[in-house]
Amino acid sequence: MRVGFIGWRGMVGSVLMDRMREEKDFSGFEPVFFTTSQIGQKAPDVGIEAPPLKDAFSVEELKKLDVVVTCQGGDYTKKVHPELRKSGWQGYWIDAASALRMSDDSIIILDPVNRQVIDKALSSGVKDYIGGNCTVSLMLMGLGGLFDAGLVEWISSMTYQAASGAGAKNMRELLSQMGALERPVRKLLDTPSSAILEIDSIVTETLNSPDFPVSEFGVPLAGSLIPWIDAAAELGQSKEEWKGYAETNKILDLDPKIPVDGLCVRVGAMRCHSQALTIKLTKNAPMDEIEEIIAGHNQWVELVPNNKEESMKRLAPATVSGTLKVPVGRLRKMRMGDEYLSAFTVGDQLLWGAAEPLRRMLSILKDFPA
Ligand SMILES: NC(=O)C1=CN([C@@H]2O[C@H](COP(=O)(O)OP(=O)(O)OC[C@H]3O[C@@H](n4cnc5c(N)ncnc54)[C@H](OP(=O)(O)O)[C@@H]3O)[C@@H](O)[C@H]2O)C=CC1
Ligand SMILES: N[C@@H](CC(=O)OP(=O)(O)O)C(=O)O
Repeated sequence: MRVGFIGWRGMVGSVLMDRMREEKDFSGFEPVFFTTSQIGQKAPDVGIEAPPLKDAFSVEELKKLDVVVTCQGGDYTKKVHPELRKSGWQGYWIDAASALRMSDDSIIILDPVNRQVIDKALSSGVKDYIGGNCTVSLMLMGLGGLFDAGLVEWISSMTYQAASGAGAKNMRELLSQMGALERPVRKLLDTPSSAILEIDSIVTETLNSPDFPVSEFGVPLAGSLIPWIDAAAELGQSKEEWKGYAETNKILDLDPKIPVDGLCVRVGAMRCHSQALTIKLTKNAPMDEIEEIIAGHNQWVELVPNNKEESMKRLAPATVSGTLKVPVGRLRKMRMGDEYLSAFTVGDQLLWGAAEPLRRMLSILKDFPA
């Protein structure tokens, strides 16, 4: 099996490469690395020989592959995928970008949640396997058990999304903004007797200064938040909010569809998305049963008891960052009634939200009879 990697040196691609090295995935196939800008340069060290970097726009080279794994982005997918398919290529296309997600010919991959949907698609000859939106994937990794048990009538998700979801440059800008806020008040912070309102007034002035670094986000994120992610969609939703309904229902292949809606907000976390969820249950299930169902869904979910100490420690982007853990906590019935459940979950959006489902899909393909 010849597997081509495109976008491997970008942020999502680097996380994918790291995970594949860590899991010793580079075996049982021949890797070929591509680039849109560094043709002929050395391939990355993955423990086995690979030829120099090939042109990611060359349909002739791509046609020689059995599998394409791309983290290059939607523009690349929109340009190359149709050309490659038009050339008669019958290989598997595994993609992190959203471009093909809602296509009738694709499956959204999140195998701990929808392995049956993936297996059925493989048997029926589907060739395009696309990673889901990070927010949706992380919500389903946390609450997949409730969906499987038929306990979700509708779900509303209020998100706290990390800078990484907007890209590498945005992560850098968040840190630059933090530095720009701290610098002018450093001396005052070092003086315990200084007045907090003076510090606050300098910070507010800095946030609104034309010199404040906002070229990526457009507005301050550090010391602030952004209640809109991505373009506008229908019903006054942002596209990120629209994906909640569209992708959840496609991933789980639900009929009838389950309403999913909410508000997506960018906050100053680095790479973990968090979500506060209100779940309308289909019945008044007891809490111990709910906890068992959530915890038993997959090996990465961690149930966090609903107390202050453990919630603060374990339901935090700072704790979860760089891990595959998906803690779920703040679980309780709400004042609205016994069928209303509250939950809070956190997950690394570069792992389960981007690279990990692709890595796992490639492993599934390695075991799938040719
Ligand atoms: N960021 C995210 O959270 C998520 C992103 N995605 C999808 O993945 C796509 C890629 O995202 P992301 O990884 O953040 O994009 P990056 O901007 O980090 O990387 C994209 C490409 O930019 C090129 N590049 C140019 N300069 C550099 C450099 N200095 N370092 C590394 N790469 C460089 C590389 O291509 P080349 O080698 O060809 O020059 C690379 O593959 C997105 O467009 C999106 O579709 C999906 C889920 C989540
Ligand atoms: N839109 C997500 C990141 C992302 O890349 O999403 P998608 O894969 O659906 O385009 C965020 O900003 O947090």
